Amino acid sequence: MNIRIGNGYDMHRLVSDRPLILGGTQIPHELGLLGHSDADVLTHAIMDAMLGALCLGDIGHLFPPSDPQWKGADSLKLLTQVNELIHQKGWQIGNLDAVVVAERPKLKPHLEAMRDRLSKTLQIAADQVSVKATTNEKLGPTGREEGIAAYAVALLIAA
Ligand SMILES: Nc1ccn([C@@H]2O[C@H](COP(=O)(O)O)[C@@H](O)[C@H]2O)c(=O)n1
Ligand SMILES: C[C@@]1(CO)OP(=O)(O)OP(=O)(O)OC[C@H]1O
Repeated sequence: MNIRIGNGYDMHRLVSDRPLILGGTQIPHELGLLGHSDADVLTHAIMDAMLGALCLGDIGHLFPPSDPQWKGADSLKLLTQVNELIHQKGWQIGNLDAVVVAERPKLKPHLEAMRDRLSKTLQIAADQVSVKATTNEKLGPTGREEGIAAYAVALLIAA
């Protein structure tokens, strides 16, 4: 078998006095995401999709929240490590597709910047990384703006 698929999901709580970072891009907003790292929920979902495709567990397993080493970590640096791991195992990314669930702020003006940062970090073309946004129509924790969630799918190809 020379292709593998994985999916990833993450959600973080919105709080005041934290920056909002999605796909390695700081988005102007009065609230930011709480987490042990920079809480970049989009990048976390993408990493979990890549790891899931190879049955390598999840990011909490690789970068435990109990380890002070990862406090305030730049999630793009963690993504670089996950990318190196899949390369070591003999795989490369075919494509990624992700969706961020956020009632606010409007993410459309920032989606291209996120794709650019993610694809550069992964050393793949921008058209291998799709990032979309949707509201939750004011329903549930994302709809009440208590948090932001992200889902991702990764297709890996044997290198
Ligand atoms: N935080 C968000 C959420 C959505 N968008 C864009 O708005 C459009 C409509 O969203 P629905 O929730 O009604 O599906 C869609 O094109 C999203 O890209 C956004 O920019 N920021
Ligand atoms: C990224 C890590 C790093 O410790 O911490 P958090 O920022 O809390 O994010 P989470 O999505 O809970 O994943 C666990 C951790 O790997």
